[in-house]
Amino acid sequence: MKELSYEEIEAATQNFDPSQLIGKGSHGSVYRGTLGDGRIVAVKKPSGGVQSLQNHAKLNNEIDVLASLRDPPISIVEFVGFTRAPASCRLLVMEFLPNGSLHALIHASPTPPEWRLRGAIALQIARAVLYLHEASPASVVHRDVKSANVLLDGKWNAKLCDFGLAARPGRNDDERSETPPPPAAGTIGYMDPCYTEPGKLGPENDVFSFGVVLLELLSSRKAIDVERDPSSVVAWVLGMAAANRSGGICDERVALPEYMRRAVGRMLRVAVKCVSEKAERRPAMREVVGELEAVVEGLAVWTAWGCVRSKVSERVQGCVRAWRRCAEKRVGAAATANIVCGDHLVDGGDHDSREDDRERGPCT
Ligand SMILES: Nc1ncnc2c1ncn2[C@@H]1O[C@H](COP(=O)(O)OP(=O)(O)OP(=O)(O)O)[C@@H](O)[C@H]1O
Repeated sequence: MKELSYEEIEAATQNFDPSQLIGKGSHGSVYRGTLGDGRIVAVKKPSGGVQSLQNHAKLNNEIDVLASLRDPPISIVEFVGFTRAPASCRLLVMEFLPNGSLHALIHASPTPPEWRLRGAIALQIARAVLYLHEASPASVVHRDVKSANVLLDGKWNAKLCDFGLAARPGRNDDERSETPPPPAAGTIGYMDPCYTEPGKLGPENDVFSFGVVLLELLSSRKAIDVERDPSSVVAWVLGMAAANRSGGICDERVALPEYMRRAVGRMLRVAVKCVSEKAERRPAMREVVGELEAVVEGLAVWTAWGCVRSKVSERVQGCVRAWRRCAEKRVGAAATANIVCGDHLVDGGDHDSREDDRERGPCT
């Protein structure tokens, strides 16, 4: 575990200047900083106040869990290290993710994300959760998978963050361990309804929460929206599916071309399985990843095919236009030549010369 000097972090964050504050969560504040080597980082500091002990414990847990992960995938926020503040509390130093949260992208962005990006993000989060569930020496349950805890890097890659509630069920169930399982915790709207007591902690809790994130990605509805009836996205989607109205679930602000419907439908089926009320009906994350890989592949194949199709159609249209012009020229009307010439003058600035070449090609 890499320990950084507190002086370096103070310098990086300009002594935790308010101008460097990225945001405040319920347990702490996150500051932007620039390390001596030029790397831009995010530094999480626990809040004081009456819940100070609890906030410190949550951040310590986050540091310990992140530090324990061996070769994590890129879809888990990169752990840079930690530092020890004078009052002996530890601060987390991690990679800085400049493009905000998935929650903001889905619910607050003026341009809603297109389907291929939604599919890619879903797969990246699924891989992060799968990695945690299969982590060695003991599986990790994140316990707070939600769109606000998925942040986006400069290339819009999704990264799972906020490991403050993460726990290892195996370790705590071990009879030799004196540590009791932690009390059930999570976020309303995302929390598995079966996770009602400490002993019910397991990977299936994350599968449920991940299913809610998938439903948000598909519908752009919030997990809980008190201005709607029903307020829960899970209840709404299950109601729509039962009424045979699945077509109305997907975000209508973004065009869903015919050729993408199959892949998006597959994503919806995975989401519905993940939010099954009975935990034993939910798929394991390995199965979810397999399904989403097929979804992403399907979207990419179709996109590539769409590209080929539009290139062919562009080419055909260009040939038809050129053929028409050639025919007009052959008729020998000098006026026609002038109009063609005139077209070039009018459109001169933005005219695509490749298109000119294409259009002239067959004539020469
Ligand atoms: N690595 C990071 N890079 C950039 N911004 C980050 C990073 N980590 C957290 N943030 C942002 O800092 C703010 C506070 O994050 P934090 O994880 O403390 O709380 P939260 O997830 O908003 O809330 P809570 O802890 O209550 O769930 C949020 O706006 C979050 O998006």
